[in-house]
Amino acid sequence: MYIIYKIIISMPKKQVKKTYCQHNNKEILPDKSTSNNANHNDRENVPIQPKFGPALSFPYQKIWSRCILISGLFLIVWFNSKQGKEIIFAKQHDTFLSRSQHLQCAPDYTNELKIYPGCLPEKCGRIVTDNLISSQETDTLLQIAKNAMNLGGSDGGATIFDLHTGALSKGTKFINVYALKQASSIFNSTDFNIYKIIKTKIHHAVAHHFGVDADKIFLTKPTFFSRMTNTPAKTIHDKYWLPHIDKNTYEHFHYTSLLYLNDFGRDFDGGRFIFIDKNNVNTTIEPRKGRVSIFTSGAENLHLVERVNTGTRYALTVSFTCNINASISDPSY
Ligand SMILES: O=C(O)CCC(=O)C(=O)O
Ligand SMILES: [Fe+2]
Repeated sequence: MYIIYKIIISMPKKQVKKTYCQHNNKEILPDKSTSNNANHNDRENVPIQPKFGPALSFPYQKIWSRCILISGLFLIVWFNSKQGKEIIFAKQHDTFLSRSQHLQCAPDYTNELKIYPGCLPEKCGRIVTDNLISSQETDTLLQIAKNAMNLGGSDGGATIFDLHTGALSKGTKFINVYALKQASSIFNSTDFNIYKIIKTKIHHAVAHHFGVDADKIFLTKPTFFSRMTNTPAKTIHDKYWLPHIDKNTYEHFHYTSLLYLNDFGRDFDGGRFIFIDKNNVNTTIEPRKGRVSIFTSGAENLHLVERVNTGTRYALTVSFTCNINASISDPSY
C-alpha cells in the first residue's frame, strides 16, 4: 500500500498552459505591455481554438479520475495477491493442539473409497497436531533411524529405512539391514514397542480426525523413515522435491501421516512440506520435532517437499489404507 501511495503522490502535476480562464470560458490575452513580442501582429495573439471544441470537463474531475486510478490499482493488487500466494499452515515455532483445513475430496478418491464401507472420510483435508507424540518418543525414533541409516545411506539426497521389512537405501540400491550381523546390536524390543505405541496413536488420530472407525483403516506399506539432505539426486528415489499425489505414487495409500523427528530452521533449512493448492496457492507446513501431519492421500492433497538447503531432515511416514488385503503387520525383531 505504501508503494501505491508513493506512486500517487509522486505523479507529476499537470502543467496546464491556460489559454482560457476556466471561469466563464473567458479569453485571457497576454499583457501586451510586458510582452517581448509587442510588435508581433495580432494573428499571433489569437488563442488557438481546439479542433473539436473545448475539452470536456465536469465538477471534481481530478478527484474522480484519481479515485478511478486508485481503485484500478487496488484491483490489480487484490488480483495478484490471490494468485501465487503462500499460506503458512503450521509455523515451526507454533504448537497446535490441532489445526485443520477441510477440502473437497478429488472425485477419483471418493470413487475408490466408496467400495470400502466406513472408510470414506466425512471430509477430505489435512490436520496438524503437536500434542500427540512426546519428545522422548520422538527421540527414540530418531535414534532408531540414525542407527539404521549408519549401516547404509543413499548416494543421493534421500535415504529411506523401512522398519517393517528392513529395507534401507544403500548407494543407488536397497539392502536388508536385518540380514547384517550389526543389526542385533542396534535394534531392541523396547524400541520396537515404542514404535508400535506411536503408530497406534497416529492410527487413532487419523480415524478420529476423518470421522472413520479405527478398525476400517489398516497400516500399509511403505511405512518408513526418511533422511533428506542437499546431496544431488542419483536416482528417482532421491527426488523428494517433485510434486506428487500419494495415492498415485504409493498404490494403497488412502490416508498419509508424517511425524517430524527434527526441526526446520534449527537442524536444517529448506525441506518444508508444501501442499500445492488451487490458484497457485501453496499451503506450507514447517517441520517441527514431534509434529504430526495427517492428510487424505487423493489429488486434493498434491504436495512436495522443498529441497533441503543445509543440514539433515528426518521424518517418519506412516500410511493407512482402506483395503484390508494391503495391510501390513507391526514390525518385530
Ligand atoms: O517427508 C515429508 O514431509 C513428505 C514426504 C512425502 O511426501 C512422501 O514420502 O510421499
Ligand atoms: Fe508424499
